[in-house]
Amino acid sequence: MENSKENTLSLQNVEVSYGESQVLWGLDLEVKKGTITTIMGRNGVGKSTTLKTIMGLLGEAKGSINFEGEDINKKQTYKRVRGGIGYVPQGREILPKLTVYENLQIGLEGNINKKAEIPEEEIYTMFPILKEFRNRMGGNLSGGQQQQLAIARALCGDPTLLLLDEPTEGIQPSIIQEIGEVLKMLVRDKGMTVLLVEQKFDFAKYLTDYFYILDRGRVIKEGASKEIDMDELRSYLSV
Ligand SMILES: Nc1ncnc2c1ncn2[C@@H]1O[C@H](COP(=O)(O)OP(=O)(O)OP(=O)(O)O)[C@@H](O)[C@H]1O
Repeated sequence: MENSKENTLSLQNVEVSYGESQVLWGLDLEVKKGTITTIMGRNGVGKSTTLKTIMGLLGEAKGSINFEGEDINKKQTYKRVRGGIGYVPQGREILPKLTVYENLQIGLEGNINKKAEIPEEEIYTMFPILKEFRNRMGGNLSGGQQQQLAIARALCGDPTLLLLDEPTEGIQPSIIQEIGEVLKMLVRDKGMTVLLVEQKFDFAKYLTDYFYILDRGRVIKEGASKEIDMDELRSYLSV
């Protein structure tokens, strides 16, 4: 497979194990610039492992990981972040004893343009609640507010590619919708590329340009939103 220029991210034949237990089995995945690509699949098929592998959190993987024309497989996580990959982990990982503002400052550490200031106005336009709670402890925010903070924190790094691991998990519908609008805006107005791991089918369908369905560490189905059979896709997800 050739790496085409329109692909921001390309994984080829990626294999990952936790100790003796192999989780990704020759995974191929491509993410086109300026699109939202979504990985779906049942619990435990390797979705989070895929995102962690892209971030380098599990060390070097077998196979190749190419980002914006460069092999990043051997790079440390912070270099991948500084290179333009933002990551919103499952469970959000907000620092509870730091304020909203201080949590955002952590995101600034990874800024690819070495920006010294949080783009507060931009962030608060996207997530007005964070302005109101600017000096509140992260731990005192609701799950949905923490999720917005986690996305905002990743955006402080000015990423060109944003990875999100189940951003709707355990969050109320009104905030899910706000998050969806922000992701759409980031792609439409800022040319960002998004790789999403998602379990909520309707949310995914609303946002996604291209789907990958994983099963036991392999892609079992893929296709553009416009072309893929949604009933078939749904059938892969139901238990
Ligand atoms: N740190 C770890 N050590 C050992 N095994 C792990 C570890 N993390 C995940 N696994 C196992 O690897 C497999 C894939 O896990 P992963 O979290 O990538 O799946 P997932 O598709 O994201 O699932 P979920 O939807 O439940 O988050 C599972 O069998 C899981 O138990």
